[in-house]
Amino acid sequence: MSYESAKAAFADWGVDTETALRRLAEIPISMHCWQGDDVVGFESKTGSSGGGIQATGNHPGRARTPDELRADLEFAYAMIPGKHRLNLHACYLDTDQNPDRDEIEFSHFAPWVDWARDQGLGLDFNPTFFAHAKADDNLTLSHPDQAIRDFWIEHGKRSRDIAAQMGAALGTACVNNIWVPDGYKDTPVDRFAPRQRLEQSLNAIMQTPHDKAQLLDAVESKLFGIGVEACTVGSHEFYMGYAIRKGTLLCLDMGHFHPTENVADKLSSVALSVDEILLHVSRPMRWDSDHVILLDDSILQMAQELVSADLLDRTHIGLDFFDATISRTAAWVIGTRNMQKALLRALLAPWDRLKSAEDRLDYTTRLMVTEEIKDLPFGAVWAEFCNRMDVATGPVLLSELDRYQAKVSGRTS
Ligand SMILES: C[C@H](O)[C@H](O)[C@@H](O)C(=O)CO
Ligand SMILES: [Mn+2]
Repeated sequence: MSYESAKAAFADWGVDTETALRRLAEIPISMHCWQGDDVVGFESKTGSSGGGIQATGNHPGRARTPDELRADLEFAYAMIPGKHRLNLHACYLDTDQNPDRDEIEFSHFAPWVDWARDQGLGLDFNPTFFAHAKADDNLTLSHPDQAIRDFWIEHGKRSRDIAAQMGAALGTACVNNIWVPDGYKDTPVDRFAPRQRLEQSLNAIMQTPHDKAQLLDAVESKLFGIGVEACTVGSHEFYMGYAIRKGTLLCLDMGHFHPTENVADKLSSVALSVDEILLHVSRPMRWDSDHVILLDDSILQMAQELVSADLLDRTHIGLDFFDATISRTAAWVIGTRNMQKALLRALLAPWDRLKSAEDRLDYTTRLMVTEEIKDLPFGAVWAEFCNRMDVATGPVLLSELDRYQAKVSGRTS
């Protein structure tokens, strides 16, 4: 179907496709660096990954250096319509030096900032509280040993400072997201003390005020990970309370709740208590497995909530999946485009009509409309978006992805 016919079909429902396309073009997605190399990073380290975040698979082509990762990212961004962001972890530093986590500085990330400026990308950042000998107990900011806590507090402070400098250098606020793997494999007898210690460590890290135009602090909860099945110190309740009291962003990772929970349903509640939200859009398969996101109900509902509750301007959309059984560049492209497709579908819904039916308690009309509009030609509008942004679709996209994968598959670890 032509775009003009699709436009007319949506207009019949009172929906303007041009408005939707303009809005979609303004939504940046923060693409996570760690899909490109299976969360390995570029430092020499001795610790285990911790908290259940290991990637599985050995598909050829893993980026082994910052240059390879940047080349892969450039290819992926070229296959994704619009201008986006890169979410960098502290263990992805680019330097000949070998600083420990409590020694990192902005200069160790300067090549990333120069590259981001050249590419027109914003940067987001994350301190790395895992994959280090001092995290091998699965305790970092809540460790009972003050010396271990101090080490990680210093890492947190430095990461925050680096993030603020990234935001200042690029003229777009850098979201600095804190996730720690802290927890217990078996049932602890004291859950209160570690949570008090985590709170105190976070307070120490966030002591210095920063301009929100440069730095936005976020905290990320989790239900459990492999090795911390009995108790995660930074639980949802812990961080929800912390974010409300301290005025930070709350990060909702779709893999960090019980599989039967609807994370989209949380947005409107959380939005009543915190100013801004960070999303880690992911696909948990029975647990926090971080599968590449599909255009499935969970993602569609997330996008619907963002649009229907008018939360796009105060939600930072980040991705968090890593699959090493498929082409890593294709994983980025497929997942990011699926997030955009979900947003486009949400932007193309007749919200006024749906909300007015609901307010009249006319649930029959609400159901009829939600089901009828599923037949509308979304594909033609998406194709038009990609066309205007000069980005491939369909078989051409497939051959581009294959061509790039063939180019990198000779990399040996
Ligand atoms: C690598 C990320 O920081 C990590 O995936 C974190 O965001 C998380 O979700 C841990 O389960
Ligand atoms: Mn996450």
